Amino acid sequence: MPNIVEGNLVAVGKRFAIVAARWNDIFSDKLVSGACDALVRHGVDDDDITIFRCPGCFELPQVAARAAESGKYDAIICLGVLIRGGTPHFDYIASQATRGIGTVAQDYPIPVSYGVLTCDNLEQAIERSGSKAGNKGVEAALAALEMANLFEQMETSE
Ligand SMILES: Nc1c(NC[C@H](O)[C@H](O)[C@H](O)CO)[nH]c(=O)[nH]c1=O
Ligand SMILES: CC(=O)[C@@H](O)COP(=O)(O)O
Repeated sequence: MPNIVEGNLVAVGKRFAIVAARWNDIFSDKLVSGACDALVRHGVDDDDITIFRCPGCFELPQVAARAAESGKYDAIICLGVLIRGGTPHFDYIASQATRGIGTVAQDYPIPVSYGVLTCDNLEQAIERSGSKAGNKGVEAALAALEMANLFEQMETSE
C-alpha cells in the first residue's frame, strides 16, 4: 500500500489571513462570512483569523504577498467578486488577479487559496455566494485549511 500524505480538516493553532476585495460587497461580504464560519467550525480560533480588505480583485495579489511576507500566517485565503460589465475590463482584472494570486502561491512557502467569483451576471454571483451553488468562500477556506495541514504533514514526513 503506497504512503498517502494528506491534510485533514482539523485546525489546531493555525493562523489564517483572509484577503478580500470590497467591490460587489453584497456578495464578497458573504464569501468572507462563509470563510470565517467554515474555519471556526473546524476549530480555528477567532483570534487566529485576520481579515484584510482591499478595494478590488486587482489588489488581492499585492495584499496576499504582504501577508505571506510577514510570516504571521499558516495560510492565505483570497476572496473577491468580479461581475462582467460592458467592456473587456473584466477579462483584464480577472486574468491579472488570478495570475497574481498564483504567483504569490508559488513565491511563498505557505498555501494560498482562490475564492474569486468571475461572473457574467448578478444571478451567478448570488448562486455562488451562499445559495444554490454553495459559497466559494467556504470552499476556499476549507482548501486553505487542508493545505496548511498538508504542508505540516509534508514537513514532518520529510
Ligand atoms: N469591476 C470590478 C473591480 N474593479 C476594480 C479593480 O479590481 C481595482 O480595484 C481598480 O481597477 C483600482 O485598481 N473589482 C472587483 O473586485 N470586482 C469587479 O467587478
Ligand atoms: C469587472 C469590471 O471591471 C466591470 O464591472 C467594469 O464594468 P465595465 O466593463 O462596464 O466598465
